Amino acid sequence: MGSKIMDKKLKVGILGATGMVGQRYITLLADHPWFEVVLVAASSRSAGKTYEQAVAGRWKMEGPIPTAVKDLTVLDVDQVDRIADEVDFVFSAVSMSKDEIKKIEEKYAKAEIPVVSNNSAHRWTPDVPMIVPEINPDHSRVIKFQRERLGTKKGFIAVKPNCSIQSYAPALSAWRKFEPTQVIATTYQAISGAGKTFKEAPEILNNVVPFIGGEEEKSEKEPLKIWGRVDDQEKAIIPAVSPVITSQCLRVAVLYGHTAAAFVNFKQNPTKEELIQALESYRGVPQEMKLPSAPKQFIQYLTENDRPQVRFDVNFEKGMGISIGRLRPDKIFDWKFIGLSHNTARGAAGGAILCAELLKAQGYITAD
Ligand SMILES: N[C@@H](CC=O)C(=O)O
Repeated sequence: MGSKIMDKKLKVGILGATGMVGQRYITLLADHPWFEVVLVAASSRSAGKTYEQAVAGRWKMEGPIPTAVKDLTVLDVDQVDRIADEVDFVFSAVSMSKDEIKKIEEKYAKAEIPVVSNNSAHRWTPDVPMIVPEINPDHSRVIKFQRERLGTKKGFIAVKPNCSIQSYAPALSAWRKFEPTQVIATTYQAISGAGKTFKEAPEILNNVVPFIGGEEEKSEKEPLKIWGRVDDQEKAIIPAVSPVITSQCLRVAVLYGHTAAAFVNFKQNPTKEELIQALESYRGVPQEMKLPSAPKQFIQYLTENDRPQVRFDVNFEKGMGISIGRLRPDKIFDWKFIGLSHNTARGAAGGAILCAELLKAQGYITAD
């Protein structure tokens, strides 16, 4: 990918720009070499204000609001045609009911605007790819069937998976050749996953909440779609059937970082050295193509007994890398391990940006 074709940046809009994931998009895209945020949209409550006014008192990112975005006037996400005239594609982080999200994302796609979504609404639409660029970059092939169904030339919807799976699914992907058959994954999820800071969720201090609505189902099912295959007859992605995953998801007093404690059985029981080697050597298209947001090292293995820890490891590779540790044999399962990922970087906006970079490099997102 020569730098020449990247000279003209693609114009991007952020739908749901005022929420926590929207703010993360704005921050991560501030100096992006390929994409320029030219438009922000949110609910009718924020429409008409400048972005700075719309997030006043609720800007949750570490640094200030990027200058280029501050004075943009927030549009109503319902202004599909107007927005479609001004952008090449959109990131969607809208907060509405699932039915409303499905409809609005489809409206954008039908207005010939590619939509890269953080929402779960379309994750189980059979011809919508759910992409982790290192794991299943080829699933973008299903877009041609989706475009046929929608009657579009350029518009489509692609999604990224839920943040909860990012702490264990990458490791299981690296181990697919050893045929994992059964997995238990318990996740300890940061409050930013619920769009909150400690100030907004004081009830989490000195507490663990043993329920996150819909999370366990997503944690058990979504990896199977990612490990599935595009079927040309069905014009859809057919999910894999194994391993069977069972999960419990807990909310803990952490701001950023989802930790997973996982147990795995394999058909072919590998050695510890083979497992670690598979993790450390796991690379994908983003690394080969040097996509702008790709971590150099997708998965790191930490040997210290007390790692990975949120405090030390959550920002590994700017939050785009996965940290694994404490891999050891188990009495009931073959192996157990701990995984950690950054839930708003790799798990949300960062993962979606990497997905858009992949789709751009593959020719699915273009300027015209
Ligand atoms: N649904 C997730 C979002 C990811 O950060 C959660 O609630 O943690």
